[in-house]
Amino acid sequence: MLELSNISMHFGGLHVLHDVNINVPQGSIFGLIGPNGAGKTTVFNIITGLLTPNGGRVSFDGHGLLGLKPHRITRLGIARTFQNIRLFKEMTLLQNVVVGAYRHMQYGVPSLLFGLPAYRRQEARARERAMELLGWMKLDHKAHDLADNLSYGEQRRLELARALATEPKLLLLDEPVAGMNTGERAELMHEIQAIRARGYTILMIEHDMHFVMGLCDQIAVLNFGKIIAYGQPDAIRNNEEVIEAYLGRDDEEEGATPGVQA
Ligand SMILES: Nc1ncnc2c1ncn2[C@@H]1O[C@H](COP(=O)(O)OP(=O)(O)OP(=O)(O)O)[C@@H](O)[C@H]1O
Repeated sequence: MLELSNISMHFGGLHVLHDVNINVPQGSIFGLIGPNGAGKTTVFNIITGLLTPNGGRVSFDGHGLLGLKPHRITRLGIARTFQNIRLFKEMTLLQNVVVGAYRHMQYGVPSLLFGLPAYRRQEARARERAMELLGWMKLDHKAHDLADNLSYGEQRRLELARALATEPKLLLLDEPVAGMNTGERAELMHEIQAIRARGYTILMIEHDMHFVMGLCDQIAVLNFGKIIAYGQPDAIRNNEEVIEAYLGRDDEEEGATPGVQA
């Protein structure tokens, strides 16, 4: 469904991605992991059109993405959440999600200004869909609360509902459990499995190994801009190069733990 081929990227003299190849199959949950500064966010920024790589190709559902503006890429069916939560805190949960649905509403300025039936019908549909998505995220009972009043875990779930409102096929999640407590993490794992079961494809960046290993079908490990391992969680967990990248080169030290903890 999403294919990155030979992506390379540099910022001035800093070469941050070298020949990166990733293939995310439809219906899968794919994890992109690696130490801080490895280049993971840069990969997301390339997929979503915020950055243009210096070499390589990105294709999604048969469309080449390079050179397309971010809103065109959203329209093709790719949605994203961010490492730092970006919600409209002074708006209700429902309003936050309806904002995500606007790209599907096709009405002209006159209908907007004069409140014509076509506009009212589309808005009613968007609100209905938003309520459904809040239900998926177990937030429908708070639809009319302000986003500012939510707990951290709930804010992350609201972001997901808002991303889903753009009706994507592929969801990019940037550190979805960052800052969550154990209970919130377990709950989110469950929600993400439910989202996949509804037919969505998911690509996530995440540092929490328990979460990644428990959820992903396949994982790619980036280190200094290169893919050093690629495969199923078990193979990644026991990969020497991955263990070294995460634990440093002092694995002969007393007390060093073999394997990536999950
Ligand atoms: N716009 C930019 N200009 C210059 N350097 C950049 C830019 N964006 C990222 N970098 C550099 O590229 C490298 C990769 O950054 P990136 O944010 O992709 O890493 P990451 O794997 O997402 O890290 P983290 O886990 O800390 O978010 C880093 O060295 C970073 O400083």
